[in-house]
Amino acid sequence: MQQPFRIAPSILSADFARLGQEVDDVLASGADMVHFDVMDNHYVPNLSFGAPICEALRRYGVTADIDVHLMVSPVDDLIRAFLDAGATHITFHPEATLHIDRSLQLILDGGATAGLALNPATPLSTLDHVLDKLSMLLVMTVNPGFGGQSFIPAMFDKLRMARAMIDAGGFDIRLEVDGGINPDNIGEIFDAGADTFVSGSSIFSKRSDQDPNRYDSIIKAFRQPLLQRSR
Ligand SMILES: O=C(CO)[C@H](O)[C@H](O)COP(=O)(O)O
Ligand SMILES: [Fe+2]
Repeated sequence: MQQPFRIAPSILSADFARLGQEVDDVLASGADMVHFDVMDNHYVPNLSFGAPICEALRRYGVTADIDVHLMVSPVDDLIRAFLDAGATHITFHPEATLHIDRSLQLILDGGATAGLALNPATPLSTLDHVLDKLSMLLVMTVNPGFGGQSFIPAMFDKLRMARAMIDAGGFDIRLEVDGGINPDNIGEIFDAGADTFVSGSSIFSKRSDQDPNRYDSIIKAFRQPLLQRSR
């Protein structure tokens, strides 16, 4: 059975100088998987990290799902690189490839699960004809490129529409939200239909160097509103 909700910390906001320990700590504190934001200073105006860091986390011993969010154009070469690097799931933006179906198939043929990410102004109709290939639909709740932005309220309606579309078609697709998610808004976002929650700055800014389980209280704060609702 699918988990009713999953929390995916974005390592974009982690301390890169001790990334392996950061990932260990956030998973030990109850996070469900690792969200991996790849930015190329072309599709988005920022630069982050690539497949060698994913491969290094696997070599370090991370066994949790690695949820790769590609904000790059073109996508196919990096899809291949992340398949080789041990990605569990790969999501890309439909504007970033000329051949959406072919890029999705490349992911599936490589043994990972596939997702599409829709920017705030990209319509749900972009997904027509490829829904059967998706395990995840990522609704961007900020414009991509940076952590620490505010959730765009117009995305509530989009999430309700996305949930209705997934349920009406009987698809086994998780509905992920990314950008500006925090313990104060996560309950309402769940109510709108999301089941997978990415958060970077609101989690990693809460580290405490004194506490050995330093993300326990913030992960608990994210989970609490969801536990109340999914009982
Ligand atoms: O894809 C992203 C940005 O393009 C990040 O995953 C997202 O912004 C998470 O960061 P925060 O929780 O700080 O908003
Ligand atoms: Fe992301």
